[in-house]
Order: sequence, then C-alpha cells, then structure tokens
Amino acid sequence: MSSGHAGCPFSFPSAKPQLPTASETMTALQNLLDWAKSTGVQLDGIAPQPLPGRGIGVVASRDLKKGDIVLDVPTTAIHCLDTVPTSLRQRLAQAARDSTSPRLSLHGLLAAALLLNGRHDTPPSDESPGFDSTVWARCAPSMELFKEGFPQLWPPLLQALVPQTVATIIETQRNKIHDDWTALRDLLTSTNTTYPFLAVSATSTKDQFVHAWLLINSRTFYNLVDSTRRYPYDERLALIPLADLFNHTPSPGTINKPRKAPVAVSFSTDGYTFTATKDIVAGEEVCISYGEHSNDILLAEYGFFFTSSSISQEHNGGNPYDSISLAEVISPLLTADQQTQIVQAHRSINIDRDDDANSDRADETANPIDGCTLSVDTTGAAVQVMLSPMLQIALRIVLEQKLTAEMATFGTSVAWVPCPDDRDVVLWVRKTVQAMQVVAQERLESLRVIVVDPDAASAKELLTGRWRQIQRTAALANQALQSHLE
Ligand SMILES: C[S@@+](CC[C@H](N)C(=O)[O-])C[C@H]1O[C@@H](n2cnc3c(N)ncnc32)[C@H](O)[C@@H]1O
Repeated sequence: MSSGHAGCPFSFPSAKPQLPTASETMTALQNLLDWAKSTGVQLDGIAPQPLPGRGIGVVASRDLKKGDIVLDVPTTAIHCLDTVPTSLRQRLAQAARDSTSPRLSLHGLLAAALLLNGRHDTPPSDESPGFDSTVWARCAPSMELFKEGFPQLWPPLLQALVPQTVATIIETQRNKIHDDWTALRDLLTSTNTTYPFLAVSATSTKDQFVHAWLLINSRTFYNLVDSTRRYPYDERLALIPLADLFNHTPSPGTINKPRKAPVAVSFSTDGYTFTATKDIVAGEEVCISYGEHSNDILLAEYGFFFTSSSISQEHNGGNPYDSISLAEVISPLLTADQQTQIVQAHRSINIDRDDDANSDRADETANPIDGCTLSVDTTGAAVQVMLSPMLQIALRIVLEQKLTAEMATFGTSVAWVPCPDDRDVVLWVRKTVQAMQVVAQERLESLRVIVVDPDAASAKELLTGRWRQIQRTAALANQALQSHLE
C-alpha cells in the first residue's frame, strides 16, 4: 500500500471498524476547535459534543439571547470553490481541457478535494491555508455509519422497497455520483502525475469518493457567491467547519405557515454567520433547520428522520413538514395527456419561481408527480388534510370538467392548502389515500419476510418505521376525508 494512504482521512478497513471511543471523539473535537480558533472562526456560547442517537451536535454553553451571534466562520476557513487547493484545481482544469470525459460538477470537485488532499504530489505550502480536511474529517461520520442510514448505500433488496420520493432521490444521487466519479477517474488517469492509490485499488477509491460525495451532500450550505454563479444552483455548495455539526430541527409552525428556525444563517463573501433567533437556555441543543423537509427527504438526503412514540405524533414523528407522496398510486390513474399537462404545469411553476437560468438542473431530474404529496395536521381540534401545490395541480387537471369556483384557484398558489370541502375532490383524494394504505401494507409485509445481512438490519428497521408512518398518515387522512363526506 502506498504511503499516500496513511495520510488519507477516509479509510475503509474490510472488517467492521470500532466506533471511536468517547475520549477519541473529544480529542478530535478539541483539535477541530483549536484549528478553528487559529483560522479566525469565532464560537460564542456554543460547544460541539456527542449526543445520544444524533452523532455530534452543538449545545449552548451559556444562556443565549435572541440576536446573539453564536458562530462566525470566515471564508478562508471554509471548503468551497475559492479555497480548493490551486494545484488541484489547475490540474483538473488542465485535464478537463484535454479530455472528452463528462464535466466534474462543483459538488464532485469539493468531494474530490476532500479525497485527494495530501495525496497529490504538490508541496504542502500549496494547500489551502485555511480549511484542514484532515482535522475536519476526524470528526466526520464514517462510511460504516452512513451505510446504516443512507438509502443510497443500502442493499438493492431494501432499495426496491423505499417510498417513491426516496427512490427518485437516490436515483438522482446515483446518476450524479456516477458522472462525477467517471469524470474524476478519467481526469486523474489522463494526467502525467501519478495517483498510485487509483491504480492500486480503484474500487476502494471509488468507495472513498462516494463517502466524500455523501459528506458534501449532507453537510454543506448553499454558497451563492459570484464565483459559483456559473454552476447550477444545486452545486453551489460550501462545507462550513463547525457549522456542519449543527443537527436539524424543523422550524416551528405548520406546513402552510413555517416560522423562523431557532438559528438563522447569513452569508456574504466574507463568510457565514449564525445568529440565535430566540432565547436558548444553557445545556439545550442548538439546532438549525435544513429546510422544511418531509421525513422521506430527510431519510434520502440525511440518513435519518423523525420518529416519536407519542400517539399524536406517531404518523410524522413530530415533523410538521412531513408528507407522503401519492405518486405511485396517482400515476396509474392519469391518462398520458394528463401526465403531460402535469409535467408542463410543474415546469411553468419552476420558471416563475426561479429567475436564474442556471438553476434548473435539479428540476430536470425531479419527477413532478412525486410532488403530489399530502400531509396530515393533527395539532388543531380536527385532523386536517393538507394538499401540496403539485397535488392541487393534479386535481385541477384530473377534475377539470368539474371545477367549482373555489377549486378554480387550485394550482395557482404555491402554498399548501387544506383539502376543500368539494365532494369530487374529497372522493378522488380519498381513493388515492386508500390505495396508499394498501401499498404501505404490502411494503410492510415484504419487509417482514425478506432476509438481509446483519449489517443491513438497522436499515431494514428504519425503512419499516417509515412505512408504518406512511400507513398511519394515510389512515388518518382517510378518516378525516370520510368525515368530510358525512
Ligand atoms: C450536518 S450533519 C450534523 C452533525 C452530525 N450529527 C454529526 O455527527 O456529524 C447532518 C447529519 O446529522 C444527523 N442529524 C441531523 N439532525 C438530526 C436529528 N434531528 N436527529 C438525528 N440525527 C440528526 C444526520 O445523520 C445527518 O446526516
């Protein structure tokens, strides 16, 4: 094995690795904090620490007041397009000019830089003076941990049983990873410089690249600055050390009225600033919101979702932004013409929402019918069934001949709305919800009988838990819609 391997922060021993001990984790965190201080990162009133069932998180070390700046990270300390080592960027740019390979995305470049740091034949002085990927990576989760949570890494037997939203996301990720890996491998092997580890074991290097790619996918913030403007929106990312240790909490509010997250993020060309938007008492975990994501999206993109044993929250784990996709039961009900109309409506909504021509890459890969989702709000006196904008559009298209004045506004709003009291709408939605109950029951039965390797047992448990939530949500929606009809 080449000596280059020894310095690589990503390693994949064949035997199941031991989790780091508590003292190893604390030492790694202390090293990260020492490095952060030396690069001008300022933490005020917060400290990272391991939290049961949540990996490492951030906790208030004193009472925080609304408006307190808790973390300030200068641009020089972040891992982004502008701080990837110049030698690596130049080499990849040169190789790209000489090659017919697919383009390496910015997401792929950031992952490649994590992987190649310290492994290419350039003097250390040419490395980025700020971001230290070795110190950072010692606090990051291992590939073995990722294999438990991330559906992208599950065995095909389990992937075949994931909800539609998760299936679409993991397919999109797979295609992007494939393109990035192909581009990187071709670029590196086409340069004169030797990358011995590539020749030694391309398979293990690909695994390491996938790990780096998923780290970038699950721990970065948008980096919408001038230098990233030429890249598609979903690639304009930056890894912000320490900020990537904040866990996610859903913002308070409801699916149609989200309110402020407990910590606000702002950025400029100088760096990123994190500010408390409410008082937080010492010892409390300090979380940010990753967005108003459903449990399916959290599972596919972040490898976890919210669960709760409380009856009132068992359908969504207390996540007010949870929803279930009705795509797999709606698609067979639509004519080809209706499907085309939905795709066109989706495109026009996205054009209206988005003034940046570069930012449509994600939408091209999304399946608009996946957006036909439904949520159940149990916080009021009566259970309320909420319809997503895409589901409103689908209803408008399907029931076009029967539009009432109230329904005529469907599809023109980008907000979630409660299911209206129109009998045709209620009957149609109820039909899809009942079909979804059957799908959930079938998936749970398949999960019950399949046998997976012990390594995949926790993934199977996670997926079973998610289908139980979907089944519960569909059952609650069915009951609520029934009462609309009585
Ligand atoms: C940006 S990182 C946050 C730091 C992470 N906990 C760690 O140990 O490095 C995102 C990852 O944290 C975990 N995570 C975030 N929010 C969580 C939550 N509310 N509950 C459980 N795990 C969470 C998930 O594994 C997710 O992929």
